Amino acid sequence: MTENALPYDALLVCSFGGPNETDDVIPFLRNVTRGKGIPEARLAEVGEHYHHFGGRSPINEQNLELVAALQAELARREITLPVVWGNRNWHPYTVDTLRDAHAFGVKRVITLVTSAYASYSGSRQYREHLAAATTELGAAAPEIDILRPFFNDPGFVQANLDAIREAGASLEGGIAGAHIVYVTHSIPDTMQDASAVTGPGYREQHEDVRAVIDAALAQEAGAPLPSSLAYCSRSGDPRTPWLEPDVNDHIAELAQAGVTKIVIAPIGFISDHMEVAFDLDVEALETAAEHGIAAARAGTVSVREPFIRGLVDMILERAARERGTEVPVDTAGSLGAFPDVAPPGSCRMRHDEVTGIPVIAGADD
Ligand SMILES: CC1=C(CCC(=O)O)c2cc3nc(cc4[nH]c(cc5[nH]c(cc1n2)c(C)c5CCC(=O)O)c(CCC(=O)O)c4C)C(CCC(=O)O)=C3C
Ligand SMILES: [Fe+2]
Repeated sequence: MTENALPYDALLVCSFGGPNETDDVIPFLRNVTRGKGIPEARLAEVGEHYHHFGGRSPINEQNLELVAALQAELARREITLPVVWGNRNWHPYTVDTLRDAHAFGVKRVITLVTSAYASYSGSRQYREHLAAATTELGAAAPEIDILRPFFNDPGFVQANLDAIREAGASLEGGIAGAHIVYVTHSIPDTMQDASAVTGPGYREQHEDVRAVIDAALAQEAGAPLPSSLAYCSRSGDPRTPWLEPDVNDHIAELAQAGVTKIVIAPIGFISDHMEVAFDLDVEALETAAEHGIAAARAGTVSVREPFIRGLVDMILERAARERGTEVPVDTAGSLGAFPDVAPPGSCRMRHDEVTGIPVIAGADD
């Protein structure tokens, strides 16, 4: 059977966006933090992270590489599906991309949101964003669907496992004796609770990925490796509880407990954007060095072959379901596939919050 992506006539890669040069940094940060109550001091601090890299986030180039890799995989499989790219917080903005796509005749879009795990920040906020873009465009908007969260896609998990194995091999004596520190973006406890209302929560999604990778590593090593899940990049009011432990505190605790080598595995991120490039490669690696721990940072899934192949498989499966064909869905771990359409009330900012902000590809509140 030849593969095809109908009823979709374009793939939208929808991402966060980031500054390209010094003058972009403050306007970008204002876009990101509008209405979020993030203290000025935190903004200045995060601005410094960007200035440390010449005012430029690596995220835009990484998204262009992702687009190119998806195009290449689609072409290899002889599937006609143009790939376009739009962001929430910086150029090219999603609304502009969608307007152009529609002008070129695109009627129905499948969207890949570049966050693997479901939470307000990684999913509902994108659904709100896409609904707002659709409203703004009116009759000039294509119909938009969104791919389900892909954290437990076997390709994503495999690509993370490969990267961790490679990082482990780069340590003196190899991965044997290393502690695996899985890392993801921290979120407020209230956002965590809200993520768990209609299905497994943000933390539980990561714990499931960790369990699968731990099991694979244990099988290869002949014995389990110790591991843990830690968090980076917390912001907001310091009095507000966010998911812990912070990766730096955790590394210090591991040193106290006698750990001498670690692999830092950023399973929460798909590319080496600022959270990885600064919060892990500058801060966390420095913390490890200060405590005499040998550390290797595993790569993100980036454009690794199993990841890209898995994404294209997911897109074709979704397209088939939209055509009315039941197709088998393969997932890693114990949680199963998330629904194509997010259930009512899923992934709010807080579990007690009903904002009435419209969303697409999810039932409205
Ligand atoms: C879960 C999650 C992901 C998903 C993981 C993923 O998709 O990879 C993610 C991605 C990203 N977050 C990013 C940047 C920022 N996030 C901020 C703020 C926040 N993030 C949060 C959570 C997440 N964020 C939260 C709960 C806040 C607090 C305010 C709010 O509720 O929104 C702020 C404001 C300053 C600060 O507070 O740090 C910035 C600048 C970039 C771009 C990086 C680059 O430029 O390379 C990316 C990909
Ligand atoms: Fe963020």
